Amino acid sequence: MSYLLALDQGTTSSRAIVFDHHGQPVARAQQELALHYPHPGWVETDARALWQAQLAVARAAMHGLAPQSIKAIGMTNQRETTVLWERDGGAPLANAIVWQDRRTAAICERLREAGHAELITSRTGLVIDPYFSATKLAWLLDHVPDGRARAARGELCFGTVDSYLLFMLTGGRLHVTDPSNAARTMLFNIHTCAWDDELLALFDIAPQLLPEVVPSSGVCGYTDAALFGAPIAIAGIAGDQQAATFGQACHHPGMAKNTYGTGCFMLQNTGAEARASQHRLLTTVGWQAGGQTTYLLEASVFMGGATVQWLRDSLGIIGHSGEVEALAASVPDTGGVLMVPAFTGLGAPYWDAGARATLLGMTRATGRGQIARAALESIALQSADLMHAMELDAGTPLHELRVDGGASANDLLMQFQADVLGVPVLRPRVTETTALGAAYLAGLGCGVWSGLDEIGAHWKLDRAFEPRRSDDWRGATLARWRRAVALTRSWQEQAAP
Ligand SMILES: Nc1ncnc2c1ncn2[C@@H]1O[C@H](COP(=O)(O)OP(=O)(O)O)[C@@H](O)[C@H]1O
Ligand SMILES: O=P(O)(O)OC[C@H](O)CO
Repeated sequence: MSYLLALDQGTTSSRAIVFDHHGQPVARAQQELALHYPHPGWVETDARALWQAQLAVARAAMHGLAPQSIKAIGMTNQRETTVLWERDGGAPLANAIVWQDRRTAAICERLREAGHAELITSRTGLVIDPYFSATKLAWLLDHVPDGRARAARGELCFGTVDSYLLFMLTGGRLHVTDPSNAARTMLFNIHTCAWDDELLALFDIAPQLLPEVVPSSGVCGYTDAALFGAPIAIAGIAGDQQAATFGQACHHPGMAKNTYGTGCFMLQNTGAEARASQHRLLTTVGWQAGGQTTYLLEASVFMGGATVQWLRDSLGIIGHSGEVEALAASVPDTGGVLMVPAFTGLGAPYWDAGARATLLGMTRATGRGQIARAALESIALQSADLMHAMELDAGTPLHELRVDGGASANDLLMQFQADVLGVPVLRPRVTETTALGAAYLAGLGCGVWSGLDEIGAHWKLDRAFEPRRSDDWRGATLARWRRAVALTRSWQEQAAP
């Protein structure tokens, strides 16, 4: 029997899952990761710790399996998070700047004022926002000693998390990324699938810093023999949201999924067309496989399951994330409380780095239960905004939504999601679809599966959540939500003395 090993480097944990050739998980290991918040709006992580955790979980998941039985590795990762490291030896020069980090909001504002929005969006499919890597990399190069000069001399490497982990996995022999990750840097032309010289010049990025872009599926290298006892082929790479779309078998135009991880990420397949959004969504590369590039429309928000972490870590009203469902179910409704979780600004379709979170409508009767319930509802309400923007762009309604990610385990949240969307929400049996997508890309890349039809047949339903509320209820609920969102807009600028 031969297996595929998926390495899934999420924002809050490193995971490794071994899949068999039916796409079933047979072994897994996971380690939580620490995030650092050195200043308001900053979010950092230690790239070296990511590597150590990823290596540890890979070894743990492979325990008892010979390295020769692992046909290939598929890598998937939190995207945009920016790592700068020494080409010689791989030591990171600073903490990685996490995708949620807002420190480059002023740089983004200057780019907008200078009239670069059209150039950036038409080449990259992105909107100007601190979310993406380019301004984070520019910030790092300006803050590490001699950054730009050392970059020009070829002494440094830039990459998203996939690049850094692949560099370390191959003992520094491979400095690569794939188009789905490159598409999130704001330096990559999604139409030509190449780094864009004009954008590199705009951000003053030396091309020597950049990884080589290789297909998402296909053998691109081998792990250092010392790590697992024998070299293992690396045959799949994709950003986690694109990998989840692939793992959810959304292989055909029109199919969509929503992942409830740290953030929420809704992606719809648009086939070979890089469709420009009219509603401030992102156009992104899904994957490059078999010589074909598949594009996706993406709607993302920064606070999904992270809202639940805030209840746990900052308010302390739950001990672990799974407890939120019972707490929210301990009250019949929110009692009029509404949360807008703009803790790190608002993502799609608002793109407002200055928005800040709020809890509205509290009374003396408000307690932990109502706040927990409002937090869960806010995750679904944000996703409703995403779906509506996506439907407007597509010109056709979505008839169902496939879901996955840590918070999709929450039945109360999934039922509210179906109620507020008015379409069935479908949860598959394997909700580790991110890792599964990476395994599929790797397996396709080394001949384990014949093609998309074979993979698509693996998808099995766990539970369908049917909408139970009326159109009137939905309309009123969404109108109230949008009124609350409007109150949070640009709060940071307004609040500044
Ligand atoms: N039962 C639950 N209800 C709501 N949120 C949950 C539940 N279980 C986990 N979460 C949230 O899901 C997130 C973890 O999901 P995961 O897919 O592992 O995220 P990531 O890949 O971003 O690290 C955390 O933010 C956690 O708070
Ligand atoms: O860590 P996740 O799974 O929430 O994903 C993070 C995204 O890739 C950020 O764009």
